Amino acid sequence: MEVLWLLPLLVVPILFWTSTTFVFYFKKCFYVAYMMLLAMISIPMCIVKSGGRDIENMRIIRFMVRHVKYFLGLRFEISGWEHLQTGGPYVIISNHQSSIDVLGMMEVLPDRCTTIAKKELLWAGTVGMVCWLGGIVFINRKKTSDAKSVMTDTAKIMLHDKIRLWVFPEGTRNQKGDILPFKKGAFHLAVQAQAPIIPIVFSSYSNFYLRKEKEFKSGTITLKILPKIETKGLTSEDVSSLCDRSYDVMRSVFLEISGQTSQSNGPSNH
Ligand SMILES: CCCCCCCCCCCCCC(=O)SCCNC(=O)CCNC(=O)[C@H](O)C(C)(C)COP(=O)(O)OP(=O)(O)OC[C@H]1O[C@@H](n2cnc3c(N)ncnc32)[C@H](O)[C@@H]1OP(=O)(O)O
Ligand SMILES: CCCCCCCC/C=C\CCCCCCCC(=O)OC[C@@H](O)COP(=O)(O)O
Repeated sequence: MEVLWLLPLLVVPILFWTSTTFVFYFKKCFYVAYMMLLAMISIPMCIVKSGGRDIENMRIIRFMVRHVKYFLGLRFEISGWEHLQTGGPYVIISNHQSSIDVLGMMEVLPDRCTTIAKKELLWAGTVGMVCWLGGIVFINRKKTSDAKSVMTDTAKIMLHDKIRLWVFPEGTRNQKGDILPFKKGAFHLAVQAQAPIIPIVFSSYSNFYLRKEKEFKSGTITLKILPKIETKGLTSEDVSSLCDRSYDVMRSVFLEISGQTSQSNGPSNH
């Protein structure tokens, strides 16, 4: 009789085995809940180590997040490490498909590097709090002038405090199998700080993560770190061409590592 109590315990493995939709929701809920938990553990660690908001806390966050990929069945294949072996400040730009990008980001995140995020993330419970402790710069995307001035201030801080910044120049997540046209903030920032840009491309998640079809399988993500693009001597006049150049390089690499042809009709940046 007592063994009947075990039956509900079998439901989860059976659903795992039979329903891809169940796996999808299970993995997504697990991801959010587990990141919340990791953030909760990280908060006191950050406070003890640095006493408050400090970019050095990104080391703790990076360390805490690195194993999450195993639970989700994800693998990273990373190339181009040599391009990150550069001293001083720089701006990393990468494409943005999902919140899972955080896992790839933490695989390669250099020391003294933080990121720019939408201010709504600040309200994401413990995750928001740990982002604040890690020195993440929050911008209000609905108020462009505010966002621009925050980014201009950030360029100064970058030079003064010798920090690196990771920006998602698409400005939003996108899973259209292509890269959205870039916004200009990251490029203004790099030119204002006269710091090089290092592009990093994530391959398409469409072979394992399908939002519409509700599938979240195991998979491998290719991360390609590209050679730096210098901005020394450039002015705000050059921002548009710098932005277009970066977009073209990243889009062709994205299509190449995602197994698509470069002739596909994606959004144009022009
Ligand atoms: C343990 C638990 C751990 C948890 C993990 C934590 C990790 C968390 C990771 C979190 C990851 C979270 C990830 C996230 O949250 S991603 C979302 C947030 N990030 C971004 O949005 C970044 C990218 N956005 C931009 O760059 C935009 O440009 C902004 C927002 C700044 C403006 O937007 P807008 O839509 O308006 O764009 P526009 O580019 O067409 O610009 C319009 C005009 O302004 C000019 N302009 C632009 N900028 C500057 C400037 N600085 N100085 C002078 N001028 C400037 C520009 O040239 C243009 O003029 P013109 O050229 O047409 O004449
Ligand atoms: C109690 C509050 C509950 C809030 C729940 C949200 C918590 C999120 C928790 C765990 C996920 C961990 C990774 C967090 C960082 C990912 C941030 C992210 O990817 O933001 C999206 C933003 O780039 C673009 O947003 P839009 O596509 O423009 O929108």
